[in-house]
Amino acid sequence: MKFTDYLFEEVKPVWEEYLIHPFIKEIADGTLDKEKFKYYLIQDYLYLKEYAKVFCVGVVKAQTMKDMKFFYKSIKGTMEDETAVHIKYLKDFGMEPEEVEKCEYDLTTSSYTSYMQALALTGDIREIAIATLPCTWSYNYIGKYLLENHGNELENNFYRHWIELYGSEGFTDFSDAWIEYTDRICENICESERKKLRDIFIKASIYEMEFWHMAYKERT
Ligand SMILES: Cc1ncc(CO)c(N)n1
Repeated sequence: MKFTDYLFEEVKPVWEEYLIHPFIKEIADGTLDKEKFKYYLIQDYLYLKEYAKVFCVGVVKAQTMKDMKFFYKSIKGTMEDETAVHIKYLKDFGMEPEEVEKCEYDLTTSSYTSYMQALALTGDIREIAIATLPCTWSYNYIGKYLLENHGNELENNFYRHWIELYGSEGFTDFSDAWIEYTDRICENICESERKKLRDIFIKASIYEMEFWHMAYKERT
């Protein structure tokens, strides 16, 4: 069994909960409160800024050009391709990226990104790959699910660009490359290393759930 198949089995109950989370369900049918989406986008923009730095540490810690390129591509994908959709939506909400950067980090955003950055600084490229894998993979898991189940009713859905980004071929290729890369660098690891990486994968998956809760919660 591939290491990533084992990881998927371990987190499946959590990932299935993402699909029925009210934030995701309301994105799917287009009924999500736009203020909630705006807050989520602001926090996610801040998240992606810190997330890109995690990959930067990957470049520093990688031993080969091949591995360095892998992390480099993820920096570019995050900073240019993925944030482009955020920037477009936020502009529609009347916010420029510079203004978004000045917003306060929600406690969940800080906790999740600090966790990944600390792991990146103290760990090796395997820990970096595993800590960031649920991000890419679970968003693609959600995006593909939404396209498969709601793809033909998106015409008037305000959230279609978001759904189309994460379910797209490009994002799927990016996610698949991550999965393949993780399996390559985790070949022949010992049992205690497997356990350590499994725990990181589960914790990051739970942080993803916390991020959905943060996005949906009522604010006064
Ligand atoms: C919180 C979060 N996790 C994962 C992704 C996908 O990169 C994202 N944009 N935001």
